[in-house]
Amino acid sequence: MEDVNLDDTSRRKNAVAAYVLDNKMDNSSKDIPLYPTEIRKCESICIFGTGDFGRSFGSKMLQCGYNVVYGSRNPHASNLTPKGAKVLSHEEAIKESSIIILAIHREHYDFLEQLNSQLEGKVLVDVSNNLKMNQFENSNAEYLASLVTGAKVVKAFNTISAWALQSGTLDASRQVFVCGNDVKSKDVVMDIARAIGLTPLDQGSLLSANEIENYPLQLFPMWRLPMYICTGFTILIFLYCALTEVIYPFATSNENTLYLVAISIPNRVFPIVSLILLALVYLPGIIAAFLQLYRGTKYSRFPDWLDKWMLCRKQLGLVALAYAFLHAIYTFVIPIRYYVRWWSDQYTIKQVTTPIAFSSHYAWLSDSYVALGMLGFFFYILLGITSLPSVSNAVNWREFRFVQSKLGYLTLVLCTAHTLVYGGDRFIYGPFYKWFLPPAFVVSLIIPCSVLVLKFITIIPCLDSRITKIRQGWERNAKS
Ligand SMILES: Cc1cc2nc3c(=O)[nH]c(=O)nc-3n(C[C@H](O)[C@H](O)[C@H](O)COP(=O)(O)OP(=O)(O)OC[C@H]3O[C@@H](n4cnc5c(N)ncnc54)[C@H](O)[C@@H]3O)c2cc1C
Ligand SMILES: NC(=O)C1=CN([C@@H]2O[C@H](COP(=O)(O)OP(=O)(O)OC[C@H]3O[C@@H](n4cnc5c(N)ncnc54)[C@H](OP(=O)(O)O)[C@@H]3O)[C@@H](O)[C@H]2O)C=CC1
Ligand code: HEM
Ligand SMILES: [Fe+3]
Repeated sequence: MEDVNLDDTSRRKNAVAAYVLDNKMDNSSKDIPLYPTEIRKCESICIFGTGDFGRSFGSKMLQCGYNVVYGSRNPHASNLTPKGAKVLSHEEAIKESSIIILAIHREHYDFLEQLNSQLEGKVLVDVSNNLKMNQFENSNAEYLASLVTGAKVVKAFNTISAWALQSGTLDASRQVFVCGNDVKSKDVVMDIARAIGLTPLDQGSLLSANEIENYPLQLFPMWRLPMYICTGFTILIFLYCALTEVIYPFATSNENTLYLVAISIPNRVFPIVSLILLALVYLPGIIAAFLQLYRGTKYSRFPDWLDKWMLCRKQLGLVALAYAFLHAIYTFVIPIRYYVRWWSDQYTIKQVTTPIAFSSHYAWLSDSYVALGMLGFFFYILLGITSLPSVSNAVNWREFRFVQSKLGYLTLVLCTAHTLVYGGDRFIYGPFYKWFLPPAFVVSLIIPCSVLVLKFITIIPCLDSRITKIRQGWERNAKS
């Protein structure tokens, strides 16, 4: 009976029953294995190819209690195979197991055609990768299935490196993407993945093999867009600050302030870009809300650009946090800088000759903007901590959303307030406007303030209730 739709426990019961039948045991005997791993221990796994991957995978399987038999072109030559594993010719090795792991490169698959009849009904696991994306017209797994038509081809383990298997450093690549046209064969392979401590993710039919084979060839796919945005803003803001802080004094009063490029200007660029990126993390959620309001439903797809933006908010947020860290470090070194000490000495001397009365207004301004910065930074770090997989896996989605969305907006409010108060009366103080250009911090406030205003509009009760209804599935033109 196909146990395709059974849950794990019943599948396990079936596996035990099958074991009892196969081994002609009576039901009462005590050594019926309680758990299919016992059954699996009697299973042999056949591995074609005694190369890097074949050997690492084989030794891992042996550690997990499987019998391992290799199929090799030169069974007597391969002395590097793990102890306890048998090495036979391909023909003999096939007889020993119903599961064959193909640790061979695609360009060597052709010999399998002669083994077609022996491979009939066997589970053939394709672990291969290519050197570049979409290297061949069809995926290696589909090519294999066309060569060995009788076997049940499953794609798996290609994202696991031989080194990680050998050294046990599986952290980075614990996920195993599995696909195949035969559900039971996929289940068997996913069980093997679990047995060696990996996390199998069912990706459906063999049609997904191409995507799975491309996966290990991508380089930080989710980080690319955030890095481009961050680099773009960094260059823009740097040039803006260089124009107003270095070129302007040089052009107007022949003053050389190039030294500002070392710390002063970076300590404008980092916080400003961080603030803008933080705002860009929350902007797509608002655009989504207005789109859902306008469409009167949540069931139509977002435009691709918005979907992409939504999906890379985590990376955008983490880059913004990194810049905020740099700003904090650059800020803490301000007092030890010669340029700052020189100015404060001048200020002290001036105090002697023309004392300036203490101003509680400025005391208020300077302490409050620094305090707001530190509070903003505190919540920023909290957001970063909750995005660590070990932490985000430990909270439920409501807790996660509370931190990421609610506290996320609080972070944005605090950091924007920090910049507004830092600006203080600089907003209206003429000398800060060089060539009529506003100071950089004014530029930095455009996106965050717009996001906060838009967010404020969406939480107005009449709109908020409408958005909530839509997100709970209400539709303006519900299909009757
Ligand atoms: C330091 C830092 C770390 C971060 N780490 C993470 C992280 O680990 N994971 C993460 O996801 N974000 C992370 N973010 C980004 C951000 O905090 C979250 O995405 C946050 O949930 C955004 O909240 P929001 O209210 O803008 O939108 P959301 O609460 O995500 O969405 C608002 C509404 O839009 C709709 N919506 C959202 N996404 C979709 C979608 N794809 N399709 C259809 N409707 C949708 C929903 O109806 C939702 O109610 C991080 C940000 C920072 C600064
Ligand atoms: N190395 C890794 O980290 C990873 C590798 N992979 C995939 O695993 C597969 C094997 O990779 P890897 O072990 O590194 O490669 P190797 O070149 O180290 O080993 C491949 C093995 O294939 C066998 N072989 C070579 N040529 C032929 C042939 N003409 N006919 C039959 N068998 C042949 C050989 O075994 P023998 O001499 O015993 O016959 C050889 O040892 C590849 O598809 C690769 O993409 C996937 C993920 C990670
Ligand atoms: C530890 C926390 C923080 C402290 C102590 C702090 C302190 C300061 C100080 C002293 C300045 C003035 C710098 C100067 O005049 O050279 C400043 C400016 C600024 N800070 Fe922060 N800050 C902190 C966190 C943040 C965070 C988290 C953000 C937002 C992402 C931020 C955004 C800004 C911005 C945009 C400016 C104006 C930059 C400029 O135009 O010169 N700060 N901060
Ligand atoms: Fe080879």
